[in-house]
Amino acid sequence: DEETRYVPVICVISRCKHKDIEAAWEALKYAKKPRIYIFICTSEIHMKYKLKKTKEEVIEMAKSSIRFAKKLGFTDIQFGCEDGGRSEKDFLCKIMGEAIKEGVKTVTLADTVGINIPQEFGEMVTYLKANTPGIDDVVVSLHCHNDLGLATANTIAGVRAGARQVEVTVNGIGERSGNASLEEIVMALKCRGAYVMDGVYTTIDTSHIMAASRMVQEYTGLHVQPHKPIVGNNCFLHESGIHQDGMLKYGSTYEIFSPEDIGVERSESSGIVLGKLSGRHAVKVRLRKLGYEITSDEKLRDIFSRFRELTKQKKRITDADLNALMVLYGDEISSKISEGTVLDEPISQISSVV
Ligand SMILES: CC(=O)SCCNC(=O)CCNC(=O)[C@H](O)C(C)(C)COP(=O)(O)OP(=O)(O)OC[C@H]1O[C@@H](n2cnc3c(N)ncnc32)[C@H](O)[C@@H]1OP(=O)(O)O
Ligand SMILES: CSCCC(=O)C(=O)O
Repeated sequence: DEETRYVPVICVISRCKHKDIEAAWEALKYAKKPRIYIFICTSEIHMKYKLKKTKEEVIEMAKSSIRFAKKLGFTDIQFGCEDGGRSEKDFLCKIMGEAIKEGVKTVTLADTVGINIPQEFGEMVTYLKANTPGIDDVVVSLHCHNDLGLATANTIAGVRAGARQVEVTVNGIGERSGNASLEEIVMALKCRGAYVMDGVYTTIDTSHIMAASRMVQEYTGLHVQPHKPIVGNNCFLHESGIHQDGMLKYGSTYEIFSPEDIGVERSESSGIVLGKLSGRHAVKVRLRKLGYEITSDEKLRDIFSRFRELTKQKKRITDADLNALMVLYGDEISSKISEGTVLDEPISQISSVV
């Protein structure tokens, strides 16, 4: 980056095969900060059925590959244990220790099949850190898949146990159910790092998160569900009356970070979506924004019961619906138009990315 002088590490993943390592070197030899990420599987099931190798052979493949990478010119080498989550802990310590002896700077524990649960995964990291020779001199990295929906939780558990690199993807895209999502981890660190993770933080500018997410959705055609944490369309919408009331009274009652934190402008309706779950308070406030001041409780009760009737016919009640409802109720709408009141807005959703 010309402005900040930041130089990213460009990393190529490689099997323990000379032709892969050579291809990685060809691809990276002119990079300013090249890294190779050599991996091999370490679980019984993968070693026996996929690789058809013994433990000793696997260790030897790892060592000779690291040596070969160094010979080609790599100085920044990462070593990863594929299916680490189903591997014997002591074997992980042994192979990682051997890799560290060969000069790798980063070691990865991968829950390749997304089978671990957070406490278990955190304990594995603790065990590796306590029992792997030389591990204090390298960075422990994590690579979690989401088959049980636990990729983010496992990654956070690993960070709490001392890992300091995370392998994540924008929107959590990845093989099968995907990987730990970048935006979830980054925002978890931002919101809780100082309190429950020994002050761990990232230097990522979170205001680019939504734009990055949208870009990846567009390019990959993989669109996130509305309730996807952090970047889903519903993340800053409030549909239930009790929540709406709280939000109208104080913005942080039901939001742990603001849309602006991830680069989104708050919608004109402040995320309040009117529908059958709304209560009196939200309806009254919206009407006030439209220019209708409801002063008596009786009038509000009356209007609210008409509003409720309308929600039986329509899921979302728009400003146009509210205006129509007020016309039917007897108010004069033409004066509102001349006053320039906003009459309608699109169905509430995150309005724009800044
Ligand atoms: C951990 C991960 O899976 S990260 C994701 C890796 N990326 C991809 O798989 C996507 C891109 N993949 C490809 O282009 C191809 O699969 C290639 C180029 C990597 C390999 O292609 P091919 O040589 O045709 O092999 P194929 O993919 O069918 O099978 C994989 C072979 O690699 C072996 N292998 C798998 N992991 C390793 C490893 N870490 N080290 C050494 N060999 C390995 C398998 O045992 C199998 O070997 P075999 O042919 O002796 O049975
Ligand atoms: C540590 S192996 C490489 C990471 C990976 O792609 C996986 O295990 O799923």
